[in-house]
Amino acid sequence: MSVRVELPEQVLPRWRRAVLKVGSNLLAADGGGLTPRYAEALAAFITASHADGRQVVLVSSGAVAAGRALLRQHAVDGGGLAARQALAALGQAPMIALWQSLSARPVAQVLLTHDDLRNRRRYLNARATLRELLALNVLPVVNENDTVAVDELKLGDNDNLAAIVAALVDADLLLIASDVDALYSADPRHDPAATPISHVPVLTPSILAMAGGSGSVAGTGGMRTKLEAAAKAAAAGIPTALFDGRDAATVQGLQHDRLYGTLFAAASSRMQARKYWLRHAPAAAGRIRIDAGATLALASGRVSLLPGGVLGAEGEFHRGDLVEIVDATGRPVGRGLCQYGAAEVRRLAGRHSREIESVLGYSYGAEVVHRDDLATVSEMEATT
Ligand SMILES: Nc1ncnc2c1ncn2[C@@H]1O[C@H](COP(=O)(O)OP(=O)(O)O)[C@@H](O)[C@H]1O
Ligand SMILES: N[C@@H](CCC(=O)OP(=O)(O)O)C(=O)O
Repeated sequence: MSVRVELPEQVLPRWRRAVLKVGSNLLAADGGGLTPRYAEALAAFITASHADGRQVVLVSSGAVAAGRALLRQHAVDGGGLAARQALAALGQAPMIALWQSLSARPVAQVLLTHDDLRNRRRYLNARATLRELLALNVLPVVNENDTVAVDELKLGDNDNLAAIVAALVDADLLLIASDVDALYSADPRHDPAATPISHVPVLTPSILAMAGGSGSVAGTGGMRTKLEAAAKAAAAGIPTALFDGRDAATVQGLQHDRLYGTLFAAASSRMQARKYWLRHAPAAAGRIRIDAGATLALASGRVSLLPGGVLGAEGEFHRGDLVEIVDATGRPVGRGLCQYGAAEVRRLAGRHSREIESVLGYSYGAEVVHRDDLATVSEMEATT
């Protein structure tokens, strides 16, 4: 891009877990095959963050671009969905190999479709897998599963996928590395007078109207999908930082929490966003009755509901459903997303977490309701 204006230095919000989205243009520069040219500095940032005790989930594009470059000598109809899917299948492995060549830690490939993220059970399974990968100190590299996604199941762009993954893994920052250094007042390719915007406190309709489409063959969504992603993240309580992934000094600055780019503020804290959702989400599908000890423990707002404190379950709810939690007398204690279905909860009532596997023959984890998915009555009263 010819326009380059000095951006003010900003401080990144405090973060411990981030999702970093890297677009095709950074990995397949100039419309060619994959190149480590810009990926190297981004991988170094991930490594340094990890050394600082932080976790990064990478959402990487580049499969289609890599596939297209591999078949350059053959005629490929790159426009149709099936051709795009074939190119993605071809390029997925080289894209992962590129990141593996730049990372001392093992790299894990995670392919997701829109359907996986809409389906309650698969959403929870994807979340459990990503949490486990992070606990294993592996670098998860997420991409859309283009091969199986038909049009209506496609997210279509990795900007939105990255925002959903950020909420999925409970990240506290979304980082979007692109080939443009900021959001501009208009598409800088078409409007030389466009000016950069370094801070967006609220994504208003006039800000959304600034976005144009992608500037290249490799890129998909342009600024529009980046703003959609920032809006999704903001609603989940996660701020977004957009920056130029080609600029070594900018990428290096991130290691020291310095941002040269655009910072989109979160609409509320992650905790508030989650509690707000739990309070206002559609009525629970059932109730879990808990004993006095668990009622007292849950009131602290810091613990999960374990099977040992469960007295019983009413209604027919499934794994992932929102349930009411009530005390022995039926008084509301809170609401939360249940890791087990009603029949499973009834079988686990009063048992120790370590018995889950022997009782059910499998386990979705030690918690019946994880503390991240739980809002107590007093927390819900504190949200508007
Ligand atoms: N208002 C805007 N501000 C900045 N860039 C914009 C704007 N509108 C459109 N763009 C274009 O969006 C492009 C980045 O999106 P895209 O090509 O999809 O890249 P990526 O591969 O990083 O997702 C920029 O190169 C720029 O040409
Ligand atoms: N899943 C596709 C990427 C789609 C996409 O959003 O691309 P981009 O706009 O470059 O982030 C691929 O790996 O090629």
